[in-house]
Amino acid sequence: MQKHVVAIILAIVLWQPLCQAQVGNSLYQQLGERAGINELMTTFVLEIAEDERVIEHFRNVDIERFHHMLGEHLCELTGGPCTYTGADMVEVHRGMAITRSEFNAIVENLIKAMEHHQLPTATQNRLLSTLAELHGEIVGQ
Ligand code: HEM
Repeated sequence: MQKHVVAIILAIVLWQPLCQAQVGNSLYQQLGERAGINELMTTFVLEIAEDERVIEHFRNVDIERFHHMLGEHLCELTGGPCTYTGADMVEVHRGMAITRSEFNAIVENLIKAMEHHQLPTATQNRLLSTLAELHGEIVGQ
C-alpha cells in the first residue's frame, strides 16, 4: 500500500513540470516566433497571389503593408510580444462582401503554406481554430 502511495506522489511530482512546460509552449513559439511567422506569411501571400478564387480582392492592395500587418496580427493573436497596429477585422473587411467559399479558399492557402513549412498537424490545427473564431468578423461584411 505504502509503495502505491509513493508511486502516486512520484507520478504527480514528475507530471507537474511536464504540464507547466506545455502551458509555456505558446502557439507563437510553435510557429517559430516572429521569424517563423514572417516566413509563413510570405508563403501565404504568394499562395493568395496565385489563387484565382480570391485574387480580385487584392488587386489594389499594398502587399508589403498587408504582409507586415498579417504578421503583426498573427503574432499578437498567438500570444507573441507584438501589438497589432492595423485596422480592426470588421472595419478592414467591410464592403468586401467576402463569401464563405472565399474565406475557405484563404484557409486552404494558409494550410498549403503551413504544409510547405512542415508545421506539425497539432500546430496547424491550433492556428486554424484560432482563426476560425474570426470568421464572423470577416465573412459577409
Ligand atoms: C482568418 C482570416 C483573415 C484574417 C486573419 C485577415 C486579416 C487581415 C489583416 C490583419 C489585414 C491587414 C489590415 C490592415 O492593413 O490594417 C487584412 C487585410 C485585408 N484582407 Fe484579410 N483577413 C482574413 C481573411 C480575408 C479574406 C477571406 C479575404 C478575401 C478573400 C481578405 C481580404 C483582405 C484584403 C483585400 C485586405 C487588404 C485591405 C486593404 O489594405 O485595403 N481577408 N486582413
